[in-house]
Amino acid sequence: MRSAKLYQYQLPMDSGVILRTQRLVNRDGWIVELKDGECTGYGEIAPLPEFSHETAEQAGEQAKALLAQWVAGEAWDLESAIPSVAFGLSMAAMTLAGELPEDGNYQVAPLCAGDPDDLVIALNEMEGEKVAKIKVGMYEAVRDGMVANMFIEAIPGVRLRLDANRQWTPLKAQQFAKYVKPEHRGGIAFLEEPCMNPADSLAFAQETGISIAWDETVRDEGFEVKAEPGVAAIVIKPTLVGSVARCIDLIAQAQAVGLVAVVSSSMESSLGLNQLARLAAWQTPGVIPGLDTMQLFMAQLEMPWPGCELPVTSLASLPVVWQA
Ligand SMILES: O=C(O)CCC(=O)C1=CC=C[C@@H](O)[C@@H]1C(=O)O
Ligand SMILES: [Mg+2]
Repeated sequence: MRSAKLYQYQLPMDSGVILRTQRLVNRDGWIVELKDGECTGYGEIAPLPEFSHETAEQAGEQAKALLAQWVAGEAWDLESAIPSVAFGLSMAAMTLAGELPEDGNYQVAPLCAGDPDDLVIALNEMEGEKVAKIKVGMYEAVRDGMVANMFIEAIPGVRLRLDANRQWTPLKAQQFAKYVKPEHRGGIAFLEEPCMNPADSLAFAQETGISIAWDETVRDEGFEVKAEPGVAAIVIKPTLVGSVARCIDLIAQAQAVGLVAVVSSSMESSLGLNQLARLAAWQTPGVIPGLDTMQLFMAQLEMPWPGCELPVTSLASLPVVWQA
C-alpha cells in the first residue's frame, strides 16, 4: 500500500549569501515522503536560483504529477524529469528501499567566501588531509593569486580547491597564475572553471600547470567524461545533475578514467545535505565532498548536520501541499 506527501519548506539564509547576481534571502524547496507498508523514504527537491534552469514552482508541479504516478503504481521516467525533481524523487525511492548506506562522510572541505583568516583557523584545526575551498574571481585576479599563495605558505600540505565560476577572461586567469609561485601550484588540488569557455580553461591548465575541475561544464549539453591533460576532477551537484543513478554513472565514468569525482552541495537543507554525505561516503570513498554549506543557513531541517547548532525545523511543522 503506497502513499506519498509533498512538504513545502522555506529556510532563512545567512545575510551574506550571494548567488551570482542575487542575494539569497530564503532557501525554498520541497521534501518528498514516500511510504510503502512499513517503509518510508525522503528526498529533497530544491532548484538553486541562478544555477538550476527550473524554478521551485515548476519543480513542485512536476513532482506532484510524478508522485501521483508512483502512488498509482505506474512506472517513473526520471531520466526525462527536470534535474532537481529527478534527484529528489530517486533519492526518496532509494532511501525507501534501504539502498542508501547509513554511513556518511561528514568531513567537509571548509568553504571560504569571506575572510581568509577564518579559514586559516579552520584548517589549522582540521585533522587528516587539509582541504579547503576558496571562491575566486570576485575581486582582482591578483588578490586571488596572493590569497592562494598565502594559504599554501601558511599551511603545510594544504590542498586548495579554488572556484572561479567561469568569471575570468583568459587574460585575468593568466594574471592570477602569475601571482601563484610555480613551486606553489601543486598546493592547488584544482581550480574549478576558470574561464567562460571550457576550451580556454583547458588551455590555461596546460599552460600554467594548475589543474582544473569541471563543474558548470558537467551540466553543459554534450558533456562527456574524459581524461585530458590538466583536468583533475569533476564536481557533481546532484540537484543540478539529476537522478541518483545518473550521478552514480558519472562518478563511475570519472573514476574509470582516473579523474577525482567530488560530490558537492547545491545548498540543500540539512536533510538533503545528510543524504549527500551518505552518497559521497558510498560512491566517492576517500574523497572529501564539497558540502560545507550548512553555515550559509540560519536553520536546519529535520535531520541535524553533525556539529551544527542551528535550530532544527521539524518536517511535521511544514505545510503538506500535496498527498495521496
Ligand atoms: O562545492 C563546495 O564545496 C560547496 C558548494 C559550492 O561551492 C557551490 C554550491 C552552489 C553554487 C555555488 O555557489 C558553489 C559552486 O559554484 O560550486
Ligand atoms: Mg563550482
